[in-house]
Amino acid sequence: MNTEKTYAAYLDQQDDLKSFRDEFYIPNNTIYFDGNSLGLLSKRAEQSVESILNSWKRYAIDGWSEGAQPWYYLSEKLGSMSCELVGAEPEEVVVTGSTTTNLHQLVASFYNPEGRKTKILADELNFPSDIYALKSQLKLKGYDTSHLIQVKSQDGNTLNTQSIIAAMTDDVALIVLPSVLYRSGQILDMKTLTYEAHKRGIIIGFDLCHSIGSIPHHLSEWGVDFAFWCNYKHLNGGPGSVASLYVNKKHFGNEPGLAGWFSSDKEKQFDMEHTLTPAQNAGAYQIGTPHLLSSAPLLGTLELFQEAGIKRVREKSLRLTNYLMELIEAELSGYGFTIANPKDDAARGGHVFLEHKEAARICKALKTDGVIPDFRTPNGIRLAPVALYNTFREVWQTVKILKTIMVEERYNKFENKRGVIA
Ligand SMILES: Cc1ncc(COP(=O)(O)O)c(C=O)c1O
Ligand SMILES: Nc1c(O)cccc1C(=O)C[C@H](N)C(=O)O
Repeated sequence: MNTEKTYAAYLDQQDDLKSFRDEFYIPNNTIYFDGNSLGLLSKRAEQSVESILNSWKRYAIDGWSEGAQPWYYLSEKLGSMSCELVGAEPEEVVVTGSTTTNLHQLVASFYNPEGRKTKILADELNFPSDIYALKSQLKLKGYDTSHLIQVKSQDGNTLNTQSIIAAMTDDVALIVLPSVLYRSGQILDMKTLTYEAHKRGIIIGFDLCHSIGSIPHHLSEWGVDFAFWCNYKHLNGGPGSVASLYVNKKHFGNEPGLAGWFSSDKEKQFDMEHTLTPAQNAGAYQIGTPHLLSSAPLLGTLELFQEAGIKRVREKSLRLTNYLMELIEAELSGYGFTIANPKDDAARGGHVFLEHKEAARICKALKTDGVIPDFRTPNGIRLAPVALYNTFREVWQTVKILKTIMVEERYNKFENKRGVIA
C-alpha cells in the first residue's frame, strides 16, 4: 500500500472523470463526503432551474405545452433520461412524488393480499420511513403490524441472501427491500432475490435511494416488479427534489392504487372524465400536478450522468472507497475503528461505514476540520467519496485529518451525542 501524498496526486491525474469536478459548486475549504445524503449543486442544475423559471416568466400557462421543455411531459422526459441508470426502458420510469409517497403508491398498487398470502416481507435494517410506510399500508388494508416480517441481521450491519430467501414463505404477498443498506452500504443481490421471489409467486420491489447514481442496475433484465428512489443523494437533484419510480412494463395498464388526474393517459387527461383511463406506462403512478421547480435541477444533473456514464462512475467510486479503506487500515489501526461495510467490490455500495464508540463526536471534530461525513446512530460514521466531484487527494487528506483527530484526541472537546439533524 502506497500511503504517499504523491500517489494520491498520481491517481487524480489518471482519473478520466476529473473534469466533472468543475461542473460542481464545492463549498470552500471543505472536503464534502456527504453526497450520499445530499449531493452538491452543479452548474447545469442551476441553469436548468433558471430555464424552467424563465419558461414560467415567458409563457405563463402556456409553459405546459411551449418552450424547450414543455412541463406537461417533463416527468416522463426525466424518467427516460434516468432509465439507463436503472437498466429499464424509457417508459418504465417516471420522476414524481417523494421516496416515501412513491412507496405508498407502489404498495397501494402491488400489495393485493389474497387467501393465505397476506404478509409483507422487509428487513430490520431498512431506513425507518420505509418501515413506517409499510406498517401504515398494512393498517389501511385492515391487518395489524404482525403482518410485516422483518428479516433479521446476524451482525447488525448486513443481511444474508439465504436468510431473506428462507423468509419468502407461502404467506408472503409482497417484498420490499433496499438495494444498498443506508448504514453499512451493503448491496443486496437484487437479481437472485427477484428470481427467488418470482419462483414463489411473490411481487418484489426495491428502494434504490442509496444505489441510484452510484452503481449500475438491470431492473428490466432481472424482472424486478417495481422500484423507487430519491434524486437528492448521488444524483444531486437538490434538497427535496422530486423522486422517481420504476414499474416493469408487464404491469402496464393496471389502475394505480392511489389515482389522480396525472395518472391519466395524457391525451385523455383534459377530457375531464370521472372514469380514469390510466397511462399505459409508469406515468400512471403519478397522482397530481408535478412539482416542476423541484424537478428542474434533474434536467441538468441527469445530463451530467449521461455524459459520464454509470459504468465509469461505478469504477471510480470503487477505486475511491477501496483507497479510503486501505489508507484507514494502514494509518488508523489501533484507534478503535471497525470498517463495517462489506469490503469486496461486488457487495460494497458508494460509501465507507466506520464504527467507533466515539463516532458522534469524531464526526463533529471532522466537520470542524473541514471534512463533512455523516453520523448514523448509535456509532456509525459514513464517508462517501463521490465519483463526479471528489478526488483521491481528498481521500488522502481526510485520513490524515482523522489521524490527527485521534492522535490528539481532538474529539474530546465535543459531546458524544448527535445533533438534531445528523
Ligand atoms: C433508503 C431510504 N428510504 C427512504 C428515505 C426517505 O426518503 P424521502 O424523505 O425522500 O421520502 C431515505 C432518506 O431520506 C432513505 O435513505
Ligand atoms: N432526507 C433527508 C433529510 O430531509 C434531512 C437530512 C438527511 C436526509 C437523508 O436523506 C438521510 C438519508 N436518507 C440517510 O441515508 O440517512
